[in-house]
Amino acid sequence: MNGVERAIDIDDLVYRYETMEMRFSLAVAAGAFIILFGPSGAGKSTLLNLIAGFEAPVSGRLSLLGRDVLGTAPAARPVTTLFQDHNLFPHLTAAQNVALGLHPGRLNPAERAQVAEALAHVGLAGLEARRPAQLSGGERQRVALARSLVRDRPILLLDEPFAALGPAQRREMVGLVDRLRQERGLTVLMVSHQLDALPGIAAQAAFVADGRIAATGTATELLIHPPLPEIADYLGYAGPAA
Ligand SMILES: Nc1ncnc2c1ncn2[C@@H]1O[C@H](COP(=O)(O)OP(=O)(O)OP(=O)(O)O)[C@@H](O)[C@H]1O
Repeated sequence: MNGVERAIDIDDLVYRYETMEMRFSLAVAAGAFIILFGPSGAGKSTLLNLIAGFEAPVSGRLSLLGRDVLGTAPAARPVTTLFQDHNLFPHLTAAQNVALGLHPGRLNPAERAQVAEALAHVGLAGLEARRPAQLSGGERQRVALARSLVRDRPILLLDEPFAALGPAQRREMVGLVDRLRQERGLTVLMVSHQLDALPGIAAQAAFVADGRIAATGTATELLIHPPLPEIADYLGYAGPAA
């Protein structure tokens, strides 16, 4: 993989909080869908926050699409983040919530078309005028996803966005994200505890433990034949891994 083909290149990125130290190295190819999994408190959200620029490392390198972004403000990074808590405004319609992904002002006709297209893309055509309370949990997450899409950033970070949904809806949403990845050429990094929701799409996975990327591989390799006892423990498999 050369520098241009890498969407995310993290080299010995050190983050400290009080006495705790995390140290990450990870390379993600452009267009990949990579799942981050691992025990609670291992540092998965911290890693996403470092990439997005919401947390600052003390040392190391972070390049996004071949460009060093460590001095770059979050809004100027080629990244958008979708959290479990979707933060929709309850008094605004689905379309108005999505529009906020563009800017808080009045939209011009081209921007209005962009909002409508994003809502249609996530399967919400016809529900543009609904407020969050008039939508299901899954539909609300679709609105939040549409808001991320209008930001039109090539790297999509997902922090357990579908954790509150049931297994079928979760699978549907992961499938939707994967379709959008293919259509728009996105690179997707998703933190998830619900590995049952992963269809065959998650080509890559990374196991995060104790502030480190402890293992990387295909999801199948890591989940079916865990290379570390810690992964087997996390998955709740009987007996230690070979
Ligand atoms: N800025 C901060 N403020 C408070 N705690 C922090 C901060 N940065 C990191 N931590 C601590 O770092 C540890 C890792 O947190 P993080 O949320 O990254 O883990 P996680 O793997 O995402 O966990 P979970 O699966 O439970 O969401 C936690 O113990 C957290 O309290």
